[in-house]
Amino acid sequence: MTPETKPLVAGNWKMNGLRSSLDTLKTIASGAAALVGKTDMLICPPATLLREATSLCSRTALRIGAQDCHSLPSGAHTGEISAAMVADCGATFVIVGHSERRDFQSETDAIVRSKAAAAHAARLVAIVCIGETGAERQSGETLNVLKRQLAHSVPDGATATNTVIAYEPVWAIGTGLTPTTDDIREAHAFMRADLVSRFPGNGTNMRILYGGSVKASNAAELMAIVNVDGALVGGASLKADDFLAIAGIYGSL
Ligand SMILES: O=C[C@H](O)COP(=O)(O)O
Repeated sequence: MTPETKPLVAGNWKMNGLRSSLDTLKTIASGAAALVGKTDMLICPPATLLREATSLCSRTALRIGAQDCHSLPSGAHTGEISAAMVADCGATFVIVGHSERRDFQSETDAIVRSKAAAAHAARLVAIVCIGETGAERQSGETLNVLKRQLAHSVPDGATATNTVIAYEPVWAIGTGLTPTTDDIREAHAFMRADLVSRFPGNGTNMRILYGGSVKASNAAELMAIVNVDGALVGGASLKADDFLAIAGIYGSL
């Protein structure tokens, strides 16, 4: 089984976590040992914890990623971190284009695409987030939005090894709401067909995660959907027991 054909359960801690949270990370890393070969596990802590997190997890199966990177390798960009800096910390993944950054930092598809390309240049796996807003869903635009975001946010150099797609309906993030299983099936099938057509030889195995109010109580139902290759988990990744319960469900299917 190649890495890309195993599920990936990723936790995004967002702007949460002090050094005291490293205890949570240790617990998750211990639990990851039982899931080796069944599911890949990743935590993306805030940048302030990246280096300590990678040191702590270096001999474990838990992978560590960043939540964002700049598109340039270095320069006068106060407050930013480059993909090379993320890699230098020992991290192996980076999330780009999360809807909170598209919204609050006005990140466009073009910016997201350049960040993903920078991640690839630094030998990081880019988790490219896409997803429709509530208004776009209401107006029947979901698939058009996904098509546009895939076309313009995913660089031409994407492969099944260096890229993961995360479908996160914006209206489902942190709300407790999720699309119906039929809606998720339709969206993931649409994305799969798009990726297969654009990236022959890679699109079939490029992992497509679902994110938005994933918790232990809905993980089995979500993971059973064809073309759902894992989860991007926000709130439920902040508690080790909750995150391990979700990963355990993905690893058992
Ligand atoms: O990156 C994670 C997503 O934004 C999902 O967050 P959530 O699980 O708290 O809804």
